[in-house]
Amino acid sequence: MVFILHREPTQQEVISYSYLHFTTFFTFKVAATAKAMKQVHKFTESYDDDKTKLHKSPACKNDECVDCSDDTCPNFCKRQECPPECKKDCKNQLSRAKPKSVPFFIGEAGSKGRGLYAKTNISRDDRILYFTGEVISKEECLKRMEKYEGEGVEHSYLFECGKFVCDSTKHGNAGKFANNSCNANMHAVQWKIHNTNRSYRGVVFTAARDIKKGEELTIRYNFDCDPSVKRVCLCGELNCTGTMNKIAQSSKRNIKEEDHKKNGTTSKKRRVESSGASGKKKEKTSTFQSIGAYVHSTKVPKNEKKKYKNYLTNFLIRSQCKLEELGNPREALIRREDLHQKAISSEAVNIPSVRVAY
Ligand SMILES: C[S@@+](CC[C@H](N)C(=O)[O-])C[C@H]1O[C@@H](n2cnc3c(N)ncnc32)[C@H](O)[C@@H]1O
Repeated sequence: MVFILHREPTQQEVISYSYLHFTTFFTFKVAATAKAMKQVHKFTESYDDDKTKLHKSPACKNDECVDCSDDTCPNFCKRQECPPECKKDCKNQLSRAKPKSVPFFIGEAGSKGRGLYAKTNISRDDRILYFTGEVISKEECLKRMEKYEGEGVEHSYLFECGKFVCDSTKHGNAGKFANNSCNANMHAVQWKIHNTNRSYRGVVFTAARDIKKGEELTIRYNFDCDPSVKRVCLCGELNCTGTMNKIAQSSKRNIKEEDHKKNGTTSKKRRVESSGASGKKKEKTSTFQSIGAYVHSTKVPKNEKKKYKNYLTNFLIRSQCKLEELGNPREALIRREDLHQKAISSEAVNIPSVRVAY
């Protein structure tokens, strides 16, 4: 079963630009702030269609740029990582982030399986993690979907990324644990990772709003699939539509109208509420827009569940070892558990029944 994830365009105060190269699946829009408008022509570059090319970005030489974390940095502006030899304070080094500095951890998310949680407070537009996986073609993706169905892989880890699909099922990082929410606090943004080989090009998850320590980190999958196949959403948000499927614009409007009727708000009242005296919006939306994913639907046969769980645990330990460049998986596991326990036990974190994943 094929699901195509589409990101619904969010309301942007600023001008947005479409990547023509992505129109096969969706229109990928990148918002540019007024300040960055001068550089908007740079967005016309595609997300490196030649997947065999290694991507190398130049170091940021803009004197106005302080730490490469906003559009004053030409690399940030082009949604690409700076090289290691960039400025001393460069913050556009996501793929080289030290495991201890990452602002998230993996925990149990009830019936959804595992999930990602914020380890610290995170500000809007902060880049949280980069999602990696094997970059595969659409055709290969379809083959793998069948394969994974056969293997009984319960969850789907195939993320559509422009012309390609990023498959994190067997080779990926913590990004694969981001669950769906109808009130998602992250966007998935394409980001070129400097000097990586084609198998590990990334998508970056950025904060769509300010996020509090302990909150689950989620994205909106918006599966575009046969409407008769309902993918039940268990996000538990007040505005939960009950499904992870893409919702048609018309039915979305109806749902919103129903919500507002319940709350006793009229459309005029809502306009006034959402506007300041000058008619300007009170709250700024994120400067990023999300991209989408392919997902497959599978159910793990009961006798396979244990096998899959073992596989997943081993995978996590292995990848963690790789990250920390440790030779000893046991040591990595202990370290990680310790780190998570500390994050959970510290004040202000209240995640019900969270068990540390690894
Ligand atoms: C990319 S994985 C997310 C990580 C997954 N929870 C795990 O434990 O590996 C996507 C899968 O998680 C599950 N999932 C994510 N969000 C969900 C939600 N809101 N409700 C129900 N299931 C969800 C679905 O099985 C989906 O195919």
